[in-house]
Amino acid sequence: MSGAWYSNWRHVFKLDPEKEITDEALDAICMSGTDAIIVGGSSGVTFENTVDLMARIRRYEVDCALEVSTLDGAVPGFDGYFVPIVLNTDNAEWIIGRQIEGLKEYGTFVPWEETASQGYIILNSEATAAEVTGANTELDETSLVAYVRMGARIMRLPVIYIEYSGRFGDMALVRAAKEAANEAQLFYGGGIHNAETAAQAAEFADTIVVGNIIYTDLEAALRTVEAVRRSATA
Ligand SMILES: CC(C)=CCC/C(C)=C/CC/C(C)=C/CC/C(C)=C/CC/C(C)=C/CC/C(C)=C/CC/C(C)=C/COP(=O)(O)OP(=O)(O)O
Ligand SMILES: O=P(O)(O)OC[C@@H](O)CO
Ligand SMILES: [Mg+2]
Repeated sequence: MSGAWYSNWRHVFKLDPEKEITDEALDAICMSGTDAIIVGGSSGVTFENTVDLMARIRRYEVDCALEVSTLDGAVPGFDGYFVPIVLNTDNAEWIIGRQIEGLKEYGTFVPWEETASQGYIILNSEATAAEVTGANTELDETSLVAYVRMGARIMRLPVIYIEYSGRFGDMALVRAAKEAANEAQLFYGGGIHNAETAAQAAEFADTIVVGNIIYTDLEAALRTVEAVRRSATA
């Protein structure tokens, strides 16, 4: 892994600007010992709801990055920025189209040292991101490895993100992705809903991302932090 600003992240919570979160729940998330908060969502992300969430997280010391998924939601003031590129779609709009529009609009303001691209490989056909981007989610191991090599070796993206948003994924595929990722940092997200699934994903991915469970079972979400700490020392 590189010495990038996110390179020591093992556990991350992803907060969705479109969803409501109480001050108490946000306090618990920010004080949980997680390595960072990513702000991001695949629908309903606006300047207003992103600024609002950023300002609330900013009261805490935890690192906070924005995953830029809409042009409206590109908000200054985060510690870092991720620019998603969907690798397993045939629709160029999600590979370079939106990103070029973003660069035309914000190119001069981008803090390049704190900005990194993410090569998304979306594997849950029911995830909003898969529907929006028309991702080819049915990949066998050979195809997945080809996509990982495309992102990590040919395009030299610093992050490969195996995305199962909403469903816990096939850990054999995550293991294969890690083996093919070379110097890219492997993010895994999707369906981590307790300590066990957190530990399983952390066995293969460099960084695990915990999202939806925050909004349905906060205590379970918080237990994923300790699970990753334990797996690091085991
Ligand atoms: C002004 C300023 C400081 C700018 C800095 C920001 C910056 C670095 C700008 C650079 C310009 C630029 C290149 C912008 C990119 C703009 C853009 C719109 C890119 C497209 C991104 C993309 C491919 C989106 C598709 C959807 C996707 C992959 C989203 C990623 C996040 C994600 C999957 C969240 C999960 O969503 P969720 O809602 O939780 O999903 P479920 O419903 O399934 O739970
Ligand atoms: O919401 P979940 O299923 O935890 O997935 C986390 C993250 O990968 C979503 O982009
Ligand atoms: Mg979500």
